[in-house]
Amino acid sequence: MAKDRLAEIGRATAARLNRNPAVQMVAGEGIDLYVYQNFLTLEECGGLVAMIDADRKPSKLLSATDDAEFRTSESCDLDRWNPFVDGIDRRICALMGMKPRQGETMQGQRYDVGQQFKAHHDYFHVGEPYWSEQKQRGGQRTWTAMIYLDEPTSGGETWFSAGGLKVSPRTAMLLTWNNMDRTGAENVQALHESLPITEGLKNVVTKWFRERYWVT
Ligand SMILES: O=C(O)CCC(=O)C(=O)O
Ligand SMILES: [Fe+2]
Repeated sequence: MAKDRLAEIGRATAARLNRNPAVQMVAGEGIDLYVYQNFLTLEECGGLVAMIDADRKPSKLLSATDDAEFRTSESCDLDRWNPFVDGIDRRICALMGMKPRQGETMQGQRYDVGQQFKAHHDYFHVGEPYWSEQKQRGGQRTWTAMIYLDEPTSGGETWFSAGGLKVSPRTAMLLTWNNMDRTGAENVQALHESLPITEGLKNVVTKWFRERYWVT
């Protein structure tokens, strides 16, 4: 059953992260969330920022919304065949114990002053029209891994309003959480948003892992 597989992915990934001395568990309400400081070098962060800066376009959403302010950042897919990107990708997969083919292409995201990503879940809402296609393309999104590449002067926190956690961007810090709960069901507590930048810039990379192999 999909739910059992999702619960098992949650357990196995959490157990692996718990065993890693470089990883810290962050206590949230009803959400499994972890951080890893200095996951990348400053040079690697700078290299990714330069790639995002060169390729960024207005960010997209899977679901239609009337709210033009919902996701106002710019984003791009990072070239997964680029050896520099591939090396970082593999390190993220090894950390999480995920097979590279479970990972969607790494996405770069840049937020300027006033830009934000309002409250959402990273998992697919199975009642939405996009689900029948996404189901065939690797199924549900399980864990999200994100790396902050720089630090805005103010604003830009990742806020888990239901989980009671507000994470301030820290250069080179990886943040990862399970979008499923421990039974393998969609975890409503994993609701999160990127608060507007009030001063400075914020760049991140995000990877979403599917329950099965991802099909482009
Ligand atoms: O940029 C952030 O802090 C959050 C990004 C996010 O939620 C996403 O890309 O799904
Ligand atoms: Fe998200």
